[in-house]
Amino acid sequence: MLKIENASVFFEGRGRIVHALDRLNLDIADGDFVVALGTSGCGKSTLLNAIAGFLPLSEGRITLDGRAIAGPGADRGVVFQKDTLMPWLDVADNVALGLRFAGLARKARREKAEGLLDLVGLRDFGRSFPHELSGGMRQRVGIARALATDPDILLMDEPFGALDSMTREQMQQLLVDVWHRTGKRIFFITHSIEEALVLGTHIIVMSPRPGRIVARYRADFVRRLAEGASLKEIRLSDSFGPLREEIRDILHRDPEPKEEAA
Ligand SMILES: Nc1ncnc2c1ncn2[C@@H]1O[C@H](COP(=O)(O)OP(=O)(O)OP(=O)(O)O)[C@@H](O)[C@H]1O
Repeated sequence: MLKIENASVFFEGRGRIVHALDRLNLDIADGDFVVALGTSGCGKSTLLNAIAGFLPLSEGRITLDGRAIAGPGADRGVVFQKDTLMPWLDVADNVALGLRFAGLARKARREKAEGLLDLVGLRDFGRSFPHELSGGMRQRVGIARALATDPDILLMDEPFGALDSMTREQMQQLLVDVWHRTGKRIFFITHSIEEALVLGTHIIVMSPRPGRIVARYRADFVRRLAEGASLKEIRLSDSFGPLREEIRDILHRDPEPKEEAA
């Protein structure tokens, strides 16, 4: 279980304090796919960065299967919106980067990378270089790389935000397959209500100043997708529209925050 208990983060600067997270509680169990939704500035990335160990909490604690999180670790794989691939390494070496740091021999690294590239639909691209790939393909490499160290959870900060809508749908389907086949826990950030609904087993809606969870939902659309339903069938199913509108109403109740002047 990933347990977030009373997590608060305050940022101080230029004479003011931003309450980015306020006593937030969240459990992410094995197999959960938790999607965080919320307007800009509500603390989604702060929460993800705290789980990743990139940022310390001001108060509270986060534990992963009983271990306190005190910094980054190979037990958490991270994927960002902007790919962070090394341009001078080929795709397989990019995927295997974490394994190199873990001391695995080159042959074993390449083998593991090939298996992961197969999982994300890039079987024949191990020897290509990042600049030869499309944006969607680079995000696939990022997902394979995040999985390479066999992490206990995948943390994804708007990974499909920069992709065109067709590629985005393909990536959603791919991620559902990866989730279904690996059984990994996932924490995923998005601005898109539809994306949250099709992907999440759990959806949390956050609001800013201070950053809090204002609504929590469970959804089973992702399981139906994993079992072969199409995105179109999901979107047209009876319960999808009303839930989407309910969440939209909550988000509109909390309009985009204005940056306060210093
Ligand atoms: N390093 C920092 N120093 C000062 N303030 C920060 C810092 N990082 C984030 N903040 C502030 O904390 C609040 C939450 O930011 P965060 O990036 O977590 O929001 P978000 O929900 O991820 O937004 P977006 O959807 O735009 O990425 C914002 O008001 C932001 O300005």
